[in-house]
Amino acid sequence: MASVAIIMGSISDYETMKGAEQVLKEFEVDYEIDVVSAHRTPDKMFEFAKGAKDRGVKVIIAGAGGAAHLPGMVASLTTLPVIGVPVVSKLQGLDSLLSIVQMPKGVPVATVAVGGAENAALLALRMLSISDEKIAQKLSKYKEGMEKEVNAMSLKLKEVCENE
Ligand SMILES: Nc1c(C(=O)O)ncn1[C@@H]1O[C@H](COP(=O)(O)O)[C@@H](O)[C@H]1O
Repeated sequence: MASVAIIMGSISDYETMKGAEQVLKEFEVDYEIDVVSAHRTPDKMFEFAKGAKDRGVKVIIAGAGGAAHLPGMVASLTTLPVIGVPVVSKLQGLDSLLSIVQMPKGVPVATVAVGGAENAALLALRMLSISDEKIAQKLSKYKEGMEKEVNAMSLKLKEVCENE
């Protein structure tokens, strides 16, 4: 059963959205992934959003570019948390970002940075970790790994500066 659904407005978004897929694979969390467009396939979007909770989906990650209405429209059709990923567009993604982040009161979409698909997956994992200790532990390890990487950078920088 997929706990996370990753959807995107077009296959052209996959280059960005595969970042979320990779994180979920790394954490061994089941996910479903599909192209769903509010504009181009409104009936499919309706069916997807209305059926997600009953299928066992707990969090939805929705990526779209340009007039990026998909995350907000999906959020309007479900009570599941929706995380929006603004995809880079002809306007560098500013249009996507504003379309996703400026939701009216009552219909929240948690919006990550332009192209921030990895963070969308990490946020979804944090949501799941509230009731899943295994994921919580993996997130702690991930955090420790990041800290080690930054400490290594710190040592490396000292070395570089000393040798200049
Ligand atoms: N923003 C939306 C929606 C939607 O919000 O329903 N459906 C497609 N799109 C976006 O159109 C862009 C160009 O799509 P094409 O590359 O297929 O022309 C994509 O970034 C997609 O997310």
